Amino acid sequence: MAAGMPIEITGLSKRFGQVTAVDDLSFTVEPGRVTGFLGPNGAGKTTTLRVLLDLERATTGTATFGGTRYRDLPRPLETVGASLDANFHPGRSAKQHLAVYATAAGLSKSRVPAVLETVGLSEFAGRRVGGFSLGMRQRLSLAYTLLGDPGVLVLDEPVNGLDPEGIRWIRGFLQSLAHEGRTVLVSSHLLSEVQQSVDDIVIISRGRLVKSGPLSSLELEVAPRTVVDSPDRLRLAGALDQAGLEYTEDGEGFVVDEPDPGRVGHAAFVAGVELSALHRVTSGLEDSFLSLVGGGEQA
Ligand SMILES: Nc1ncnc2c1ncn2[C@@H]1O[C@H](COP(=O)(O)OP(=O)(O)OP(=O)(O)O)[C@@H](O)[C@H]1O
Repeated sequence: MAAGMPIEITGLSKRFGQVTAVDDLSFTVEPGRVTGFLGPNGAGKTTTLRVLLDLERATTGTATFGGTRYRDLPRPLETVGASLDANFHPGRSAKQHLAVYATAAGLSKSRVPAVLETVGLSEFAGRRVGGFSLGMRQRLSLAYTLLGDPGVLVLDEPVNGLDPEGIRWIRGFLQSLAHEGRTVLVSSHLLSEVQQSVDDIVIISRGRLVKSGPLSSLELEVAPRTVVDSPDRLRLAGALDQAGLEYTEDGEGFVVDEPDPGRVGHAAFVAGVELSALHRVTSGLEDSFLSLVGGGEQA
């Protein structure tokens, strides 16, 4: 296996005519970890990956593997495995696809059985791909990326369309690749799809970096709030107003922009209002993600 090396994106911009698909983007992806490359549809993920893999020219900036551009890598297919643009011929078997690709790419065909085994397709090796489910096609795409035994994997939406068993499988698969010291970059437009699989996140929106770091850092993005309720909501609202606390009303009661339930309870106590609920709420990862990217698609 080739050594894992960092992916370094520095001041990268890509314009298509009037459209700025990627806008002064910088981030680093470390070896030995699985990194989720996240953003809504149209955020610029695929364009970034295409520039990284030399399928598009950057307008400005650089995208490298340990300081070397893809086109300057001495043995690119044994350094980087990428799952962009996999096309399958329905009449060919999984084994034939991999053998044809290995020959065309100058890689040894001897790894074909091993990569089929790794992605769990050994028993379907001789079957025509035309009859494959989406999940099996995803596994075959992953098999391609492993043929050169690369230290870096760049996977575009590998979880898209997988069933829960496929998602469980890919989680273990990605983690085992990272534990071997490989650099694993996985794009997705849904945090929920990859949040069990990734160690780090890079979030982009409208071509710009919104956040990068450990997945756990996302939890701190949206400040905790307090939920409070009373049999007499009208008086509770008055008590909150009196204390100068901001709130919104929902099915559970009032959601107060105050992390300390003690302060909210005190406001109710001072006004003599009985409470039926009082607790702190932290938002989930998905809420943090949506609040960072603005919640919508940008295509
Ligand atoms: N070849 C192209 N010519 C013109 N505009 C393009 C081209 N490729 C991408 N774009 C535009 O660049 C923006 C970013 O697209 P990109 O495909 O990189 O986003 P994405 O985050 O990968 O989204 P998706 O998950 O939907 O593929 C979009 O507005 C898209 O329409």
